[in-house]
Amino acid sequence: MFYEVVIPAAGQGKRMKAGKNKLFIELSGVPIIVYTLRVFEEDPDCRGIILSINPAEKDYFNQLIAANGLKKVKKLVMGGKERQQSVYNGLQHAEEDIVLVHDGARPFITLGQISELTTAASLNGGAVIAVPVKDTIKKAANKKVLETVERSSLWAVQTPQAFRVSILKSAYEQAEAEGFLGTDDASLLERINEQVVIIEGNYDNIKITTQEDLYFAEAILHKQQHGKR
Ligand SMILES: Nc1ccn([C@@H]2O[C@H](COP(=O)(O)OP(=O)(O)OP(=O)(O)O)[C@@H](O)[C@H]2O)c(=O)n1
Ligand SMILES: C[C@](O)(CO)[C@H](O)COP(=O)(O)O
Repeated sequence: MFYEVVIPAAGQGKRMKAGKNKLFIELSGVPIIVYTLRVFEEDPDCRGIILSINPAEKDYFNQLIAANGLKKVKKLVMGGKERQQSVYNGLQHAEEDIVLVHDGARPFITLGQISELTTAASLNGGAVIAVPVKDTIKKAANKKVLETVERSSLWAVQTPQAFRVSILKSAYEQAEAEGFLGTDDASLLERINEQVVIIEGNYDNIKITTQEDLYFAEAILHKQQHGKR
């Protein structure tokens, strides 16, 4: 199933405390964002990559794209203050029937998971990669526990998230019109009662967010490059 992917890459990496866009941090000498882009560059079903970036980083992104032969990057667009705005700006340039949204900070997605996701999106409208929650989750106010959430129905949702482009565009337009800000893209479909289904992924598909994630990332990279640990 052919698709295009919007990759938000315009964050500041505040939680990483790296003093720069965390996507430029190198794992074994290669910037995180290059690992992410390579997955889609190498996927024959990917028809194009739309990258949302901080305009101040445009020259660096162009250098990375040229140095790594990333020919599928069809558009660099301006990121926004929030992830949702960065995605929205990228979405304006999506032309394929199926569009994926994938965090630049998740370099370990696999082609097999992408293929399952795009098929599910074409059948249902929206599909997300997720894994069962392992910890017990509690709701609290001012660190006073209010309730323990039943774990059997909880999923930790990742990206890519895949959609029929027409549905995603209308969900984004409605959210923008109503000033709704979600933490992921599928929530914009859920709020307008569009179907979203889960494709079970794996725990390697981490979002590199804080310093600790860099240790996990090095281990996952080693596993991917050399087999089991
Ligand atoms: N305004 C924003 C915020 C985030 N992102 C991107 O969305 C993905 C997921 O966001 P997150 O992990 O939160 O990245 P940051 O916003 O950079 O991290 P932080 O919240 O710690 O600053 C990342 O690839 C990030 O570059 C983006 O394009 N535009
Ligand atoms: C979209 C996402 O990766 C799904 O888990 C997550 O919500 C992004 O959150 P962030 O705070 O913008 O990194």
